[in-house]
Amino acid sequence: MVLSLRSVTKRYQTAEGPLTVLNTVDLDLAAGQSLALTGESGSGKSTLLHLAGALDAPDEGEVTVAGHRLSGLNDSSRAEVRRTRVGIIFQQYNLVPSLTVAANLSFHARLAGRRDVGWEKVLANHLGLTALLERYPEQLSGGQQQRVAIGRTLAARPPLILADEPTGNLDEANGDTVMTLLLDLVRETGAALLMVTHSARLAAMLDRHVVLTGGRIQP
Ligand SMILES: Nc1ncnc2c1ncn2[C@@H]1O[C@H](COP(=O)(O)OP(=O)(O)OP(=O)(O)O)[C@@H](O)[C@H]1O
Repeated sequence: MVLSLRSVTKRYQTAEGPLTVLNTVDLDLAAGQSLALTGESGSGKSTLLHLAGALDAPDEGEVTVAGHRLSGLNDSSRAEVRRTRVGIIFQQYNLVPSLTVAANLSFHARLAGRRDVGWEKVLANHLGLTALLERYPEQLSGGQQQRVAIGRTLAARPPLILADEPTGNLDEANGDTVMTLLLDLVRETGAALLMVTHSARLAAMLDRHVVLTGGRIQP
């Protein structure tokens, strides 16, 4: 399994007292599989994604990413897992504004110590970015920026890709194009994809679909 959650419980302290957002959640995601996670606003989708991406830790239970049990790692080892094993695609693209498209594309692969210029060219070509490589993010449309963000994530070949509403800022046609490109590339690399979405239509494009409700996963 590329990602396993075992009896994961996550609580937040709020003014009204402790709030249990995830309640003994179990989840498995294998290499080459894509999984859509939906649920009402506030159901804990982003919380679960943050735990899977080693950005936060559960109160109870165990998260394992690419064979690494996160609770057994110190902060720097956990950061290492995050840098080399996980790619995260956000709704807001999060490109580095001072870097060209080409430099943005290689940014994460460089950090992960896994630069592959040939693969970056393949990605740029596949994502329709070849003519845009010397531009800066502010000179791109939203759809183009998200294609750069997808390329930047895949350039490092992470075994686990997490996506939080990756097409949430795009119109439907652009969003579908970006989603198709993402799914093609995920299949090509054999990565596992966990994607949060509000759209049942987009969720249906993935291999599996689960719903988070009342702190638990429903098939
Ligand atoms: N740092 C925090 N402190 C206290 N409560 C929090 C914190 N982060 C999130 N919450 C609460 O936990 C619950 C789950 O939040 P989360 O962002 O995971 O939901 P979500 O399903 O991603 O929502 P949305 O679809 O609106 O993005 C919400 O009730 C939220 O208010």
